[in-house]
Parts: sequence; C-alpha cells; structure tokens
Amino acid sequence: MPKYTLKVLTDFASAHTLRNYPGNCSRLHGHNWKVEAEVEATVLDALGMAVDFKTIKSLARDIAGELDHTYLNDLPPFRDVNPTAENIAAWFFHEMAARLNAPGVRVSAITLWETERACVRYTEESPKDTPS
Ligand SMILES: Nc1nc2c(c(=O)[nH]1)N=C([C@H](O)[C@H](O)COP(=O)(O)OP(=O)(O)OP(=O)(O)O)CN2
Ligand SMILES: [Zn+2]
Repeated sequence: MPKYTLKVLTDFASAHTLRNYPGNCSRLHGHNWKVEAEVEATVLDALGMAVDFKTIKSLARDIAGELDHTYLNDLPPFRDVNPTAENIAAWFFHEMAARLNAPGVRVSAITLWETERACVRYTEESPKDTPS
C-alpha cells in the first residue's frame, strides 16, 4: 500500500525554566524552537494531494502561535508538566491530531528542535506495532 508522508516546518520563540533540573537550564532562558510536523496518508484526492500543505502549515502555525513569545511554564499545559522538548513535542502532536480534520490523514510525528544541535521526535505506536 502506498504511503505519503508530508512534512511542514514552523517555529516559535519562547522562554522556559526546567523545574528541578540539576544545572543552569533551571534558570530562565529562551530558545528559537523549530517544529517539523509530519502527517501521513495512503490515498490522494482528485487533485493528487494527500492534504493541502496550506492546511497543515496553517494548523502548525496556529499551534506554534500559542507558544510564541510566551513563558512556557505559565501556560496551562506546562504548569504541572515540565516544558522539556519531549513534553512540548507530545503536546504539539496531540494538538495537531485534535485539529487535523482531513479524511484518511493522520499526524505521524512531531520533531522539535530546541537548539541547532538537539531535537526530539515524538511519535505514537499503533497497537498493531506493539509486540504481544
Ligand atoms: N532530553 C532533554 N534534555 C535537555 C532538555 C530537554 O528539553 N530535553 N533541555 C535542556 C535545556 O532546555 C537547555 O536549554 C538546552 O541546553 P543545551 O543542550 O545545553 O544547549 P546549548 O546549545 O546551550 O549547549 P551545548 O552544550 O553548547 O550544546 C537541556 N537538556
Ligand atoms: Zn531550554
């Protein structure tokens, strides 16, 4: 079966502190975060598109916009959850999945670059991928 993986890029700038971190990342500092959002589909529409890039760019930008120029620790999702790259990527994935309303298309991965040298890629295994 064919599989199309589409990827769009966006970014945001925000500050955070890592609670209980044994080092200087527990101090206030900021990053220019980069987000790679991937969605996958197995079928194309009559135009030959899995989903319009404009649709997924707009979604990714809207979600990134909620984080842009904020202090992440103050936002509801990160008041009790440390705003690590891992937790931000997972939150972004779930926000994107909840808002993507295109038949036969699903969010497959969010890669979040915290610096130019470090990123996390968040995915979710479907039950059929899990060994029994
Ligand atoms: N697994 C994770 N490790 C770290 C995270 C994280 O979210 N997940 N976050 C941090 C800090 O936020 C920190 O700001 C990152 O700093 P660092 O990796 O030290 O980046 P630098 O570019 O400043 O440092 P170099 O050592 O020069 O690469 C830390 N770890
Ligand atoms: Zn940091």
